[in-house]
Amino acid sequence: MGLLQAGQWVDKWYDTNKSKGAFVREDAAFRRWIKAPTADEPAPEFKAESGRYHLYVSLACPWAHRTLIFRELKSLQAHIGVTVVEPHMLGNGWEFSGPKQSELAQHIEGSEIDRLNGKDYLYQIYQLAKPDYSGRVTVPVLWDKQTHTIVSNESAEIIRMFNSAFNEITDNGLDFYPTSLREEIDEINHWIYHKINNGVYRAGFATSQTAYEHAYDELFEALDTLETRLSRQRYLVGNQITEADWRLFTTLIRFDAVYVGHFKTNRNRIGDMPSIQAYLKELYQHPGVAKTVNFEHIKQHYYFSHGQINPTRVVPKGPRLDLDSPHGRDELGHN
Ligand SMILES: N[C@@H](CCC(=O)N[C@@H](CS)C(=O)NCC(=O)O)C(=O)O
Repeated sequence: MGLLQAGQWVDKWYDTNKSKGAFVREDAAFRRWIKAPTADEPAPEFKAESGRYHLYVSLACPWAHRTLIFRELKSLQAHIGVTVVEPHMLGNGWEFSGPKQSELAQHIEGSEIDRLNGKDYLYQIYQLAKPDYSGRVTVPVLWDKQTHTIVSNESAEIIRMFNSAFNEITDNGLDFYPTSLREEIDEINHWIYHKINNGVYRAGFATSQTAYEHAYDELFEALDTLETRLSRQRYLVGNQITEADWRLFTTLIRFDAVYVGHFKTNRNRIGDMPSIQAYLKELYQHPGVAKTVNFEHIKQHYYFSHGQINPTRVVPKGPRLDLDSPHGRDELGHN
């Protein structure tokens, strides 16, 4: 684990000293947008085109997972390529498969070599895009093959691009961020991001008891609120699946397998919260979604990579999860 400082790789863990043991996530650095050409802007810098863009992802990472789900839901598989990094993130950060893997790192099935740029480590992709880049080297990365740069490394914005920019190309007009619901979606996203998506990390990466307990309390208070809400309504916003549901899903699906143990978010499992569990199963069973979930990558990444939290790097065999049985949410209605 490390970061780039003025283009040089430095192997360093998160610094929580300045924040009294609390984990503070850095903002993503590449924030450009792919757009469909319009009458007003017929030639956008990053124009939506088939085959031009490529995703670098980890199957372990909840943020990268969002982009893979949107690639499926929006029929982008034939238009946007994907390279999957190895789940073990060690001294060189995220790395591709191949002979240059770091000491200790094992090849886990489903990871790939970098056929597109021929690199060994993800930080080298950042160096290609910006030779003097300073900051963390994170997944997902949306790469432009035409201008050889990173368009975006912010999952929240990549899924918005996928939601609408390629509609003409794919003929898939499904809208997970409809204009009429935007305000409500933004509001719930903001709350879920802080308390739940990033909340599990704030608990898991805390280096003081106070910071951990604060994150833990906020997380379970939020989950209790959601349990009540989802006992009455099928989805987070309105009566249809929106972006907000998919953003929550990628945290919930990792919860019982990893966060309960590794991040110590162990008041209870999601499996003990009947409405959230049924909601999670429904989203998991949504066409195209289950194949984006890889528990081997998820468990290998967290338990093996974070030596500060799990120094033995022993990866648990369990748990057994029940995600395929009927979800029973149909009586809550559909749009
Ligand atoms: N804001 C980013 C966050 C991405 C992120 O933090 N990804 C993690 C993996 S789950 C990562 O690559 N961490 C490496 C690091 O922080 O050095 C997004 O949502 O795209």
